[in-house]
Amino acid sequence: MHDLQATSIKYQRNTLYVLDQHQLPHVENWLPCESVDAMVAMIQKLQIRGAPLIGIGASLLLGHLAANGACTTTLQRNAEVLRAARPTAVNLMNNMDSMLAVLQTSGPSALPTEAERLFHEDVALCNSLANLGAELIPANANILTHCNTGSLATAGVGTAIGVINAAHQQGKNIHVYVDETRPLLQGGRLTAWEMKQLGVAHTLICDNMAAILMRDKKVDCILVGADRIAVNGDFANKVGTYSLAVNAYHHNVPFYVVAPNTTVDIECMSGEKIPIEERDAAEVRGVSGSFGDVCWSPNQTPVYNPAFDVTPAALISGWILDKGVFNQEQIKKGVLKTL
Ligand SMILES: CSC[C@@H](O)[C@@H](O)C(=O)COP(=O)(O)O
Repeated sequence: MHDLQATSIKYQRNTLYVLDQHQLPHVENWLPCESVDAMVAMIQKLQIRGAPLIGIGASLLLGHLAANGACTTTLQRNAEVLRAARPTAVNLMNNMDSMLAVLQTSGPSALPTEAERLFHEDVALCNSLANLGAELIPANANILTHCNTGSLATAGVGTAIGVINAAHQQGKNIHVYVDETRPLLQGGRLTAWEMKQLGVAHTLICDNMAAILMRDKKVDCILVGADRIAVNGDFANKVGTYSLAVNAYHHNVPFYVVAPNTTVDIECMSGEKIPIEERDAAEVRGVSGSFGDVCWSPNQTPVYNPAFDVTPAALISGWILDKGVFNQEQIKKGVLKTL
């Protein structure tokens, strides 16, 4: 397979490496990934994360295993195991289905090329949606975002952060409110790090501060990513997104979801059909990362920890995809089925 380099995944001299996002931003540690078990563990621990990137990571690993002699039966089994590593982000399933289809028609030798194609496709899709989305961002805008949707979550410039970066590059003098994104702090750790790298003016807030910023007219629009978009426009994203959408609707703040077409699930008719991952109680009882493990709750405190929530289409101002920006009318007419 050819060498590849993105912000948080790379392929060099026949080895796949993942930038350990669990340790960011204080430690930048590249982990080699040689096996399906290792990739599944990294996906589940969120060392590699973000809907597009987990699909790309799983595809590159399959391509690598095929390039190193794995047979069709093993690769089929591997793809099924990787496909089930996390349940909500449909990019993982879509990418594994592409790899399996190529395996079926052309055999193992075609998988490295397909994995590379998916990597380059994600870069191109991010560029396209970033440019389309930036047209919607007014000069001097205050943008609020949730979770992390940048180059750490994709092979390219990102989705919501891709739009933010494009608007910044166009000299629009934007400022970003970064939701810290409890419980795993993808905003406080990863988006804050990316904003700094990109040179975008930003302010970190706790998630529960977003409503007062909207009330005080300090937010011009909200941009978030997605892990799965249903055909009717409902979408799943990092838990807390729904709460932002309700607040945005109440305060009349434009609320956009930004994603590549690989995040659309054409088999899924509406949001209630999207499977939502529930995660370990320890993530809510405390926090862990490069700074160590902290538990501030009593040890056995009962916890509810859904990793994602579903935002209904009715609360969304626009769907920014690589093929265009769509409104409520177009979504109701079923445009997502035709992408
Ligand atoms: C371009 S990334 C879009 C989504 O995957 C992102 O917003 C998100 O919810 C990521 O969740 P995570 O649990 O960190 O993988």
